Amino acid sequence: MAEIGVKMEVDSDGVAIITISNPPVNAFAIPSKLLFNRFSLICLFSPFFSHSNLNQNDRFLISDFFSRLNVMVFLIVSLKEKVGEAMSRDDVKAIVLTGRRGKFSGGFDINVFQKVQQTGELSLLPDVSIDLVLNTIEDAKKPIVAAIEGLALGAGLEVAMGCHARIATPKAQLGLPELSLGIIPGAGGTQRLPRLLGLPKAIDMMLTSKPILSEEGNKLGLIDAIVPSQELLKVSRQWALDIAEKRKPWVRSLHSIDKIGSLSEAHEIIKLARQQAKRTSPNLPQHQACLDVIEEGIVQGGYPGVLKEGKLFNELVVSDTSKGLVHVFFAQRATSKVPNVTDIGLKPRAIKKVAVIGGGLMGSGIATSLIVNNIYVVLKEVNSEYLLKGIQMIEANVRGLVARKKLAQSRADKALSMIKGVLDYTEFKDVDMVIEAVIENLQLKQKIFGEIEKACPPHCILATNTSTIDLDLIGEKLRSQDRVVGAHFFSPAHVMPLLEIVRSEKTSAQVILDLMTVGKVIKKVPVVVGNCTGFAVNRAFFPYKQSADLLVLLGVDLFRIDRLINNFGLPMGPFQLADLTGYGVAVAVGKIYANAFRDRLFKSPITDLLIRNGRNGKKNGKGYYIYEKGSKPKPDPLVLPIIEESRKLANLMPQGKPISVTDQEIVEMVLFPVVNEACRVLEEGIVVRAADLDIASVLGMSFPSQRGGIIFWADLVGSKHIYASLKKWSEKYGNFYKPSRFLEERAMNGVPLVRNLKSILLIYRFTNPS
Ligand SMILES: C[C@H](O)CC(=O)SCCNC(=O)CCNC(=O)[C@H](O)C(C)(C)COP(=O)(O)OP(=O)(O)OC[C@H]1O[C@@H](n2cnc3c(N)ncnc32)[C@H](O)[C@@H]1OP(=O)(O)O
Repeated sequence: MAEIGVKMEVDSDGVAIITISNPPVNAFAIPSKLLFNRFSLICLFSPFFSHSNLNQNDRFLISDFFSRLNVMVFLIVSLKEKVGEAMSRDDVKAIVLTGRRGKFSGGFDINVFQKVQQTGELSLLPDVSIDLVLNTIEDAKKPIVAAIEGLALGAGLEVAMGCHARIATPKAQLGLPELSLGIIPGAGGTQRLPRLLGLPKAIDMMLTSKPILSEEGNKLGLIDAIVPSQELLKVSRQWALDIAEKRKPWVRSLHSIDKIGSLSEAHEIIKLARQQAKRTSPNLPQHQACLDVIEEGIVQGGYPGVLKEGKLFNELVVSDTSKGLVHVFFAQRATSKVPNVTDIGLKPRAIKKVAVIGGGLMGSGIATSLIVNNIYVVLKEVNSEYLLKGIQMIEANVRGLVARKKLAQSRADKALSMIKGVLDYTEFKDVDMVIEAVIENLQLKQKIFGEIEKACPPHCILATNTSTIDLDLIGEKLRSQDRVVGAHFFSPAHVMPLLEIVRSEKTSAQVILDLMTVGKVIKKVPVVVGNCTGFAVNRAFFPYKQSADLLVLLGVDLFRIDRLINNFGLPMGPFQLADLTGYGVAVAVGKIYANAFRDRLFKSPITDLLIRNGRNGKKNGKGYYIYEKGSKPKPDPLVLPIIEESRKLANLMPQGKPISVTDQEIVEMVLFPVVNEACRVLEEGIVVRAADLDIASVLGMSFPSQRGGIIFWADLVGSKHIYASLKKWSEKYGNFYKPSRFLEERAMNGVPLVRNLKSILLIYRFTNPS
């Protein structure tokens, strides 16, 4: 069978097996209408432009688009045609619908949403809900059974729920993750899932976007039977015949009501879910929309529910929230494609044993990540007291994972047996990688690297967890600089998902690939970045606290700043974050930034004054906030006199009076300097693509994913506005705000920050031939 398409085979028992194939996840794609949109035309004609005008990324995008074009032409139309053919053939009594290569379907093709968002053309969205799931499948005159292997997600599960029964293999994933893309299920899922599972579980699955396994689905009524993979088709075809011959019920789930309960119960469940969603997802419109649609279906009936679902789906798919989340979906996956590393035929080597140097907060977090993912760890400290503390921290981390149900007790026990504490380098003789995680001191790191180069085998990767120091300096005195790499974890390292892999010009591709592989094994998202002070994330965010300090010194209330940044979507504002990280760290890295970025540094007296007043943030319970066990941090009024003293020292308030700024200006004055520095990161090629910085900002700084990451958000705001604002502030408040050359150039040319100028010119030339 062709790799992409829908195939039908009819056997002598009268069952037609219809198989969807669209690797890698059998996503449902759309019909040929897409051929005629403007974007496609540009791509169609682009080969006529000289290829030398295109960079590697442009060429990849165009060839990728052409390869996807086939898929778009075939899949949904083809599926409808095959079901239609089966209905009209006299030799077909019943149908089994399945997916190829061990997967039912990963849902609707998310690329299509991106096209809709880029072009604004809602007409690109096919009518999967009524035309395919309702009319073609659920209302079919012959029974259709879904044979589910591997996964049925999004439209995959929705199509399966339109079928008259569902048979699955063990451990198949079943879910409606649409809310994580800023939309709601759009092919009847909001109506059929509550009718098959009951309201509480269905709401929980949709609002959390978390899949369940087929075993649970079977217990709850979503799945009719679980069978081994090799029996899936046999059992499914018999089930389909049994329905056709009335030995088993013919269930049209949109019409079922027995699991819904009374109207008043349903209202109560939905009311509670609304309140919870308001608390947990205040900035996400899709949560309330999903509950509205579910309620409509319960009050008015399944069909009106499906209609409302379609209407709200179309509104949400073009919302900024969905644009941001869809961007994050693809950007996250793109990070695993690194030119000249992942595309040159290298194979990752096995990393079985890792040495971690330093058992402090970072080292113990890194060690925890490794052992809970089956990698042996040797933890080295300078004396037994520190070593014991490190091991105890690791034990506490593991206990915490068990308490939060992230790790089974049996796996926790095994993990703890995989760590060995040491005080010298003897055990380093057979390690595959070392991760140094000592304090940010160049001389110390250089000394350690000199020692480990001698103690470790020649294949061993020499990684540092520095967050700021130039890699070339750390490895300066080594013979094998190709093995030196940055493995920058974010605190707490066993929780935060980002791993910045820092490469110097000398780091070998093999070493980068190996570390990327380790990153995936320990369930991090590895993002490969270039070498500079602060690398990608800390570098881009180095002005973040400075701009907040500057605003405070201009007279703005610090707690107002934190509140607004929190409302914007970050989990906490810059001052609460400073409390959490500790002021000592801020002072140490502040010096490093001061050396590297002298021209654009804002030196605030606030942190030094706080330290002089015996404050060190959450660590000693005295920061901008009061920390009491069991309650949320509360603003500490005692910090205000220190702020007043800082204001006097800085003497920045015009005529000694606080400046007057709107809420929006405050958010912009804190975040535009970050965008400005991020532009320099792009210009210097520290990241392979702008989207990598987006993912790094989302996973490393908890920048709100619904805003798509720092660059994606900046492009939504517009480079012109950001440039004009920074320019205005730089004239008033100094060089800290001075727009970077990259930002200025983009703003002047009206070009988004994300785009490569050459590809923009290409599209511009085609769409404006004159
Ligand atoms: C109308 C409907 O209600 C709307 C919808 O159906 S919206 C879609 C709902 N479905 C989803 O959200 C599922 C999204 N996919 C996933 O969660 C995961 O990809 C998965 C669990 C299916 C597989 O995970 P995993 O094996 O780790 O592979 P992963 O790297 O994520 O994906 C493999 C490739 O498939 C692509 N892919 C996965 N699901 C896709 C989808 N629904 N559409 C388009 N591409 C998809 C990924 O982009 C990736 O492409 P790449 O190799 O070019 O980077």
